[in-house]
Amino acid sequence: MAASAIRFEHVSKDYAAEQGRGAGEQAAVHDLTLDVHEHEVLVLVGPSGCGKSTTLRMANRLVEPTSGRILLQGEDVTTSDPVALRRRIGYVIQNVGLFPHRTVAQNVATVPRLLGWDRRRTSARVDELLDLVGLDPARYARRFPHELSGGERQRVGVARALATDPPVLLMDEPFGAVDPVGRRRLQTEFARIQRAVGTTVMLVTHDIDEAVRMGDRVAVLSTGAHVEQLAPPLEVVARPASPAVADLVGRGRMARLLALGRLERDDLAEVASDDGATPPPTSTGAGAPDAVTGAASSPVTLGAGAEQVPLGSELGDVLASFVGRPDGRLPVTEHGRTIGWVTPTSVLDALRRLTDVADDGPSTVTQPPGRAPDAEQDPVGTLPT
Ligand SMILES: Nc1ncnc2c1ncn2[C@@H]1O[C@H](COP(=O)(O)OP(=O)(O)OP(=O)(O)O)[C@@H](O)[C@H]1O
Repeated sequence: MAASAIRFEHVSKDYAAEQGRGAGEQAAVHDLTLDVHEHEVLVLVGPSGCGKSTTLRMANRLVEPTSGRILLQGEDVTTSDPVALRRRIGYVIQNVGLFPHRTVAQNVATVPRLLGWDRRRTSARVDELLDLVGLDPARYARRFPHELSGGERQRVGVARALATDPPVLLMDEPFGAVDPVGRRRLQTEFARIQRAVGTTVMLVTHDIDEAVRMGDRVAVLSTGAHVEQLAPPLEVVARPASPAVADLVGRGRMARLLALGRLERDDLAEVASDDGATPPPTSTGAGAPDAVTGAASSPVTLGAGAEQVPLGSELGDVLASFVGRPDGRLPVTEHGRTIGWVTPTSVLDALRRLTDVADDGPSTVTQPPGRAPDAEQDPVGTLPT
């Protein structure tokens, strides 16, 4: 069983009761038990007010639980010094909360400075982190936050949160303030960084697409931070565990399945013989000599007009390969060898496989491969205790 980086044990947060408004009001978080595994990206997703941010903020004691225990790498956070705790946990929020009168380099260096790192070590770390988040130190280190785009500010926020290599990173709607295109790029970038660094990430979003794109696992929450489903993204989209999850996944579910689902061996329309038979000619003449040069054309992989499809491809890409040749079939390759053929119907069969809930056993949905301050609230522990 995977080790826990953060563990919530029967955690509740009842603002109303604490404020003496008491009876009848639903607690923001009610009896939540949840594990965030080491090195995973766990995404909390759910409707507004369901308790996502409260849950996240209890992990670094920006909010104190009413009851229950929260363990950070086995240690009870409620007995830890909050300032020391926040220096061990990175925190990234929407609009980042960079210090406006400090340069990018000074912002990133906030926690190393507090920890008394010497100038040379700090400066080397700042350059390393700016490189990591795709900002050239020579161009960006001396700029002030108002001289950056929203996406660039968000990258600096991520760099600052990672400065001392914290074991855990909390992210609350981290890309919420960025336009959709920039947001998509940041998500991809961040996934790359998280894979490289291996930090455990707990990320809050209300955007199901962001959740399924970013998460190794997704926790769908409803009122009171009730866990409706906790599963890998494909499982959540393919097999919603409750009407609330189905509602959230709802519209656009097929598109998400096409993006998350992968072509598997079972989906092949025909399997090649053991000796790795050569593929039959396809409608576009794969591998045929070029009429002008006489050279064999190199096979195109994926996309409209593709001539072969690697096993494990996104179903959406496989489908796109058939655009313009609905009756065609394409060779499927594994390690460069043809192992069989697919047709458009194979993609439909794959979608049925993914959404088939008939079997009683645990789901066998295969996941895609490989896939990670607010100055006012002092999340990096800047203020004296
Ligand atoms: N400081 C507070 N005092 C009293 N009630 C609060 C406080 N903070 C949050 N709440 C209430 O707790 C509930 C959960 O809020 P929370 O911010 O955790 O939800 P959320 O799922 O993150 O919402 P959103 O997606 O809108 O940010 C809400 O009903 C909210 O009104």
